[in-house]
Amino acid sequence: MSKKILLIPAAGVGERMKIGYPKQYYPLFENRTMLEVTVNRMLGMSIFDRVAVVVSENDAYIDRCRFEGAVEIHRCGGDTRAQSVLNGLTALHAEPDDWVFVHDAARPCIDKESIVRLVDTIESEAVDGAILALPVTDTLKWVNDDAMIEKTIDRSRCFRAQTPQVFQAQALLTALQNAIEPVTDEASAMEMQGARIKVVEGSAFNIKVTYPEDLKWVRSYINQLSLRKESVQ
Ligand SMILES: Nc1ccn([C@@H]2O[C@H](COP(=O)(O)OP(=O)(O)OP(=O)(O)O)[C@@H](O)[C@H]2O)c(=O)n1
Ligand SMILES: C[C@](O)(CO)[C@H](O)COP(=O)(O)O
Repeated sequence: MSKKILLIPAAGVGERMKIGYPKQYYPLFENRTMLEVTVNRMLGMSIFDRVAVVVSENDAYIDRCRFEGAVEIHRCGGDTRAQSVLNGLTALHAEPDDWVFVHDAARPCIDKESIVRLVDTIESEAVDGAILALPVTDTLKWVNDDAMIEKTIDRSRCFRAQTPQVFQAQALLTALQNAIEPVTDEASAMEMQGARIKVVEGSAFNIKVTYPEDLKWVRSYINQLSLRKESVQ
C-alpha cells in the first residue's frame, strides 16, 4: 500500500518579505511561526503517513519549533525551491509509488477539504498527479517589454497553481532531476515528462505569503478560525 507523504520545503530566505529573517519563521498566531501553523494544521488532518520538512543546512530557527506530531527534519535545502524539493525527496528514501504531497511552508491557510479533493482524485482517477489550483477570474492581458498590451488571452483555460502538488516519489524525483529549465513548481517538471496532471479545486484562502501585504489576509483568516474555535495550530 503506497504511503501519503507530506513534504514541506521551508528553506527559502523570504527575500520579497523583507523582514530580515526567513518568512516561515514569522510569528503568525500566538507566538507560533508560519511554519508551525502550516505543519500543525496538516498534522491535525490525520491524512499523512509521514510529514517531512526541508530546511537549509544552517537554519537557526527550526530547533525552536514545536510540532504536534511526528515530523522529520531534513537539513538539505538548496538554492531554489525545486532543488530543496529534490534534495528532500532524495532524503525521504520513499518507495517509488508513495504519493508525495509537496506544500509550501508559506501557505499556512491550507484546508482539509482541499486535501481530501486531491486524495480523492489520485485514488479514483487515471492521473500521474494532481495540484490544487483556482480558475483565473480577471481578464488576462499579454504585454510587451514596455507594458503595452499586445493581446487578451482566453482565460477559460487558465488556472492559478497552488500547493499541495502530489506525485509519486520516483516519477517526481526523475522529473526534477531532468528538468531542463528552472521550474517554480513540481507540476512544471512533471509536464516536461508528459505526465497527466489534474487540476483540483483549491481555496481562495490558500494564498502564498510572498509580500508583507499578504500577511494581512492570512492573519485575518487564521484569527477567524480561532474565533470559530476551529483548530489553527
Ligand atoms: N531555496 C528555496 C526557496 C524556497 N523554498 C520554499 O518554497 C516555498 C515557496 O517559496 P517562496 O514563497 O518563493 O519563498 P522564498 O524563496 O523564501 O521567497 P523569496 O523568493 O521572496 O525569497 C517556501 O515555503 C520556501 O521556504 C525552499 O524550500 N528553498
Ligand atoms: C509552487 C507555487 O507556490 C505555486 O503557485 C509557486 O510557484 C512558488 O512560487 P515561487 O515564488 O516561484 O517560489
